[in-house]
Amino acid sequence: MFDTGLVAAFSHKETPFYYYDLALLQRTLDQAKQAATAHGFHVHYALKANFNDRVLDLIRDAGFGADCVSGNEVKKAIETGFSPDAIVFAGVGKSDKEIQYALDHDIFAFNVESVQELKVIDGLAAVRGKKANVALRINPNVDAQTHHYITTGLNENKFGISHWELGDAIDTLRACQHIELIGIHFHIGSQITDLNVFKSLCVKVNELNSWFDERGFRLRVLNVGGGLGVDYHDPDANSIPDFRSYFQVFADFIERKPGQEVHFELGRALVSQCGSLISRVLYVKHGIKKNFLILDAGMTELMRPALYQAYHKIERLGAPSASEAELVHYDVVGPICESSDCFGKEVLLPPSARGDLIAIRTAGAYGEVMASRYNLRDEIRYVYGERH
Ligand SMILES: Cc1ncc(COP(=O)(O)O)c(C=O)c1O
Ligand SMILES: N[C@@H](CCCC[NH3+])C(=O)O
Repeated sequence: MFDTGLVAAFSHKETPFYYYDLALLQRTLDQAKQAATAHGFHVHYALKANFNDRVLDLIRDAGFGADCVSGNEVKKAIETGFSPDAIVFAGVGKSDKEIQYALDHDIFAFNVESVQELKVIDGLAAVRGKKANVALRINPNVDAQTHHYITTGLNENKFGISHWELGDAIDTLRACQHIELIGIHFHIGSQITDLNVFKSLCVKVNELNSWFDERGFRLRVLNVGGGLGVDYHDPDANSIPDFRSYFQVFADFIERKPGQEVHFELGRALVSQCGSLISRVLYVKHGIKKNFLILDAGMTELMRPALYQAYHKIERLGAPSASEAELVHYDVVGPICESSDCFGKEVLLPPSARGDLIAIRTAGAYGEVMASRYNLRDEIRYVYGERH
């Protein structure tokens, strides 16, 4: 990914910064779009993964809709030029102000996460003389087999409506004049790498689709959320996820009734591999039985390792190729006053020195968007590799 020209260009830049390879992003979007369109599927991009302006411009131009989790994300999607009728709004705690904003801009649908929220949307729509489209986010109790913190579809999770509340939900839907049920929505977790998990989800979707049908609700939309994982260990070999196999699972296992649409909300799979965090070695420290590479980037720029003990591949850029015997183990850490500010322990790298450039790969999703100013850090910068 980083040819010598690019590394030479980086060497003049102030670090740390996010580097986005827009050509790779474009190829990823093209493949995803093609694979989804082959089955007539609709994809809403989950803005929470990355709402960098240039990234969003490409995603909008590629014809994706937007999946938002806050009023500000809805606003960002609208300001970026996503069509309101391709914007969905999920979130377990939507405030009245956020709902009002979305109603005023006639978004496609609210993915509603509780019976109480249905009533609030109905009331706010009534004041405006509008009818809001809603999809019920249902917690299907399917184990995503991913990190505990990014599992969202188990009974113990706060997300969605549980099956024992569905009777109450349909009574509420029947009583409310200003909401219209258009579909059901699911999102069971993120960084899912075993496609069998999605087969289990399809079984639940089919059961619930029939359940609603039997009660006189003909659903237009089956929204299965996002969650497709990426390869953090080998980002060059697998720079584009296998979208064809992913969508094929849903094509094979979802039992669509006539006229029904299948919607997706991909985030990570679309933007992870195009982004890297580029940093410099500030200091090399030799501790007891340990070497530390202290970088000028930390958990404030990329929080995933500190938060989830997530693995990200770490590379030294521009290093002459070293034999295995020459490689050195380093704990690669940041400058923040937290011991969890560590990008990787015992990472094997060529011998490194102050000023060397380090790339932390697969950082395009949930990287820049989760950056913080803790320790009053500078705002994060970025550099774009242009489309070819
Ligand atoms: C409701 C919803 N949809 C979509 C996504 C995007 O997930 P991912 O980035 O794993 O595709 C998320 C985040 O996990 C989410 O909460
Ligand atoms: N922020 C998480 C994903 C959360 C997805 C949002 N529901 C990550 O970095 O993996």
